[in-house]
Amino acid sequence: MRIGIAGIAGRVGRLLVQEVGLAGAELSGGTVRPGSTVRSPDPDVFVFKDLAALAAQSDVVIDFTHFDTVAVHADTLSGSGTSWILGTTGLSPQTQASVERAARHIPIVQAANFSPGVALVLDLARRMTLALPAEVYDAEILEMHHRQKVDAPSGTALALGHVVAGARGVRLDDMRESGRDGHAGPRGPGAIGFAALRGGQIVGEHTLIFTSGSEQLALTHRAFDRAVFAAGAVRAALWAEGRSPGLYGMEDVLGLR
Ligand SMILES: NC(=O)C1=CN([C@@H]2O[C@H](COP(=O)(O)OP(=O)(O)OC[C@H]3O[C@@H](n4cnc5c(N)ncnc54)[C@H](OP(=O)(O)O)[C@@H]3O)[C@@H](O)[C@H]2O)C=CC1
Ligand SMILES: O=C(O)C1=N[C@H](C(=O)O)C[C@H](O)C1
Repeated sequence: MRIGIAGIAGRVGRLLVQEVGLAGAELSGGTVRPGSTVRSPDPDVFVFKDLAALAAQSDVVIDFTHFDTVAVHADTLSGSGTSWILGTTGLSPQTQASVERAARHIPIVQAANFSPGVALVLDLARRMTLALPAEVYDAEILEMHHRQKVDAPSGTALALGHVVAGARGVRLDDMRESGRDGHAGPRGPGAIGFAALRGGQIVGEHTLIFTSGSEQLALTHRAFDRAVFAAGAVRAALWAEGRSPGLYGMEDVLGLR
């Protein structure tokens, strides 16, 4: 299997080069941001002029880039028929719709977090929510990341929010309370709250907290090394080979669904 890496010079992209090698797959090359003077992290790995050129030489493209690139990548990869492993977060609803349209033509594995531990946390979050009634337990989600992160709340925090909302039978958009500041008023009944902290080189931490008048439960995941995301994405790439077009998640790759 030939794997291409969009964003090969990025924090996750560089680690993907190693993980593709460890998996024994063929690395077809990568892309960097158009106009960037940054070179490939490995002199033996070719940087193509654009995603279409990379896709033509790849069976699957793993993509950890920037939310502004995703709609164009959706068109390019659905046009070339190349499978897509999409880790980029911070997508607008319109951009997410472009991913869903592309999934009619190609297999896509999309996950806000490719760590196997987070896939399990999402499953546990659903079970916790079902056991803890919204009228009694307030749900809050806390995430902490490195100072360079450009989207908030993180994709994983939003995924946790969607799980809580889904298990409660409500829409996250109707219940979301983010970035309380100033005269914010009391929390709304059934609200799902978000807090995003940034600093230093924190790889990624997420905690879902349920608090009642008399007790508190918390479910935490901490990533210590970005290699966990890169290894999960390569695992998803190998899994995607030969799949029918569709939008899949890490729960499919791990057999949790
Ligand atoms: N799903 C998951 O498990 C994880 C998801 N992420 C997400 O992945 C994304 C990348 O994260 P991270 O690696 O930390 O970020 P980085 O900024 O380190 O890497 C992104 C790379 O993509 C490059 N880039 C930007 N636009 C393009 C383009 N059009 N074509 C090719 N390359 C491009 C950037 O170049 P330049 O610097 O020149 O702009 C940069 O080198 C983020 O959205 C992040 O939230 C991160 C970790 C885990
Ligand atoms: O930008 C990051 O670094 C990360 N982004 C993902 C997210 O937004 O959830 C996953 C991980 O937490 C690291």
